[in-house]
Amino acid sequence: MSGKRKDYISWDEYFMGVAMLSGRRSKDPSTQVGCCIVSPDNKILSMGYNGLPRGCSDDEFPWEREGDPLQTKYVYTVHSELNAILNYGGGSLEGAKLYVSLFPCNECAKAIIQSGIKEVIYDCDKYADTDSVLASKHMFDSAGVRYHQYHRTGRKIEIEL
Ligand SMILES: Nc1ccn([C@H]2C[C@H](O)[C@@H](COP(=O)(O)O)O2)c(=O)n1
Ligand SMILES: [Zn+2]
Repeated sequence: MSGKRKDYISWDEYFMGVAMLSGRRSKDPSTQVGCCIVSPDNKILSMGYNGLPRGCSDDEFPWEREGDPLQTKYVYTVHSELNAILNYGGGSLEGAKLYVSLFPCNECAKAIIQSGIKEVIYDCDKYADTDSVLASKHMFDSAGVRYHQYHRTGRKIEIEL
């Protein structure tokens, strides 16, 4: 035998990879977000992506970004982070880590803090200048939730489905 494999993926690649794969389930035409919640000892606890609440049809509700607010996706969509928190059926998320492909908005930040998650690892921060994300960072700083950007490794993984 020649010893163990050397090119296995790291924990961060694994969990961010799972978050990104979850985002591929999103029907949002402009921004697909995925999330993966992990225990302190690196067990996957939950996953989520941005989509409509259960029972609300992807084909009947709007996906527009602009116009009459009631005809936009913003008032209906459940964000990936909230979905992942709500999807968790196991009790407490105290001390967990949350991997997400886009920095959390202020509403998700509140849910992250209240659920006991202590670390956020994000990929993209394209809305960094918005009041929502500035408020998230303010709340995370006050509440002691650490956050840092995922370091992309450039590794590409092809999966035949
Ligand atoms: N951290 C986030 C931020 C946004 N989302 C969702 C909400 C929308 O479905 C979409 C953003 O749409 P855009 O304004 O970029 O067209 O992403 C999320 O799930 N988590
Ligand atoms: Zn959100």
